[in-house]
Amino acid sequence: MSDDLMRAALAYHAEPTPGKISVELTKPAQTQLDLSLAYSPGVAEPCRAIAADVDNSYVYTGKGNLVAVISNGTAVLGLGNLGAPACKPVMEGKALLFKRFAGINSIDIEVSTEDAGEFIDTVARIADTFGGINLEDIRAPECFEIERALSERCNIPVFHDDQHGTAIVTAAGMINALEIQGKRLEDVIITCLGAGAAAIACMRLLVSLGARRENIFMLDRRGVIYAGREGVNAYKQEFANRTDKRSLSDAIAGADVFVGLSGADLLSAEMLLSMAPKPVVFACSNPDPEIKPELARKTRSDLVIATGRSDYPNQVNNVLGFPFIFRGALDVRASTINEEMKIAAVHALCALAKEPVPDAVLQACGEKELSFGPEYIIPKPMDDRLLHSLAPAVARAAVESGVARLPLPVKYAAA
Ligand SMILES: NC(=O)C1=CN([C@@H]2O[C@H](COP(=O)(O)OP(=O)(O)OC[C@H]3O[C@@H](n4cnc5c(N)ncnc54)[C@H](OP(=O)(O)O)[C@@H]3O)[C@@H](O)[C@H]2O)C=CC1
Ligand SMILES: CC(=O)C(=O)O
Ligand SMILES: [Mg+2]
Repeated sequence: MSDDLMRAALAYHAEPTPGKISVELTKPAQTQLDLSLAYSPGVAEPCRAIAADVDNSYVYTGKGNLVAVISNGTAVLGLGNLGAPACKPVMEGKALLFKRFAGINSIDIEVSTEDAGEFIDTVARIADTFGGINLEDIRAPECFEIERALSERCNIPVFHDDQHGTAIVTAAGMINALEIQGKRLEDVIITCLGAGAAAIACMRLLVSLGARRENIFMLDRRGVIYAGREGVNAYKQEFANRTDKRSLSDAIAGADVFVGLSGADLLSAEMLLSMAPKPVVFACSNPDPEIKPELARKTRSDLVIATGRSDYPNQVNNVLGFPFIFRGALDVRASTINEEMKIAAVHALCALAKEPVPDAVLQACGEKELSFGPEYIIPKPMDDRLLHSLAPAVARAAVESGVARLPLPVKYAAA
């Protein structure tokens, strides 16, 4: 990041009002009558109605359009364990994105504990306040147990964005990038650097879409995760491969695909050169990718490259998923976000990337032209068609898979 951008980022967060979100009123509160409705005595009536039937929370409070973004700050972007207070800007950022892109009210909650049990108890006790819970930047392997336990204890959708949001967007980008490179998911050799929340979920989803587990080589800080390696947790074990490869240099040689969900500058030009012809490189670590796109492009011209950042082409980032997925889920009051809903989001994203790009999107991105190809494999976050294609697809999948508690809204019937 340049010094100018760093200064601008601090000023953006500090001025004119510290932070990025605020609360607004949805009802008049000017007169004595307004207050007697909003507060005492009028407020007693909705309280009694909810005590009689808890579903009335959706009628008389903002619960149904309110998502909590909750973290303990143990895996803040690719910056590591910065702790709860330091992750607040990212969590406020996710809340901003919920509102900006999907009209969902969102509040960030930072929980100061690294203990999974304490975290689960804390979140479970406040869950009834919200229509959904978006878990964010919680490190593996604890994140898996946290999400499982909370999904069981809460009857609202609990979604770990770094797992599923990332996996959905990565899968959509990958399907399109491979099509452009003339390759099939079923055939490609994939090197995945990182074996945490995002990496495990991305590889699981790619496998469920057709990638072959034996073609995936996953690495953590200690190198390739191979069958028989000591000290490998159960989640990494799912991707333990029978192989003699041990280092990233070993694993990347001849690979068709690199997926980086690890840390900055870990993929060298030499490694990139050793990949198969027409490679796909997703260097998705934030804020700094596994290889800088400038270096990657200088090194070889036959690649499709994506990063997680807004300032390069092909932003493979969960911002393209979670706002719209929650919109669809909330609109049919889904009890969970299941595999059918995730796959529907993948296909909607793939399809939208092939549609002509409206002028408003070009203007927002400062581009003259964008069309499906190596520099445009996935829609831009500024594209308001994301809302109109992903949310209905997800809502419909929820209804069809039996997890919706409301029928498909009329506004989605034709979408
Ligand atoms: N573009 C996007 O939308 C998203 C990008 N990400 C990025 O993915 C990365 C991981 O996030 P997340 O999965 O949530 O975090 P986790 O803490 O759950 O996982 C981090 C993983 O990266 C591995 N890793 C870290 N440094 C290295 C290294 N030097 N060499 C090899 N492996 C390394 C860790 O290895 P070990 O297991 O040995 O500790 C671990 O497996 C971050 O950079 C984050 O910004 C995450 C979500 C969304
Ligand atoms: C984008 C995101 O969620 C991350 O890098 O953690
Ligand atoms: Mg994250």
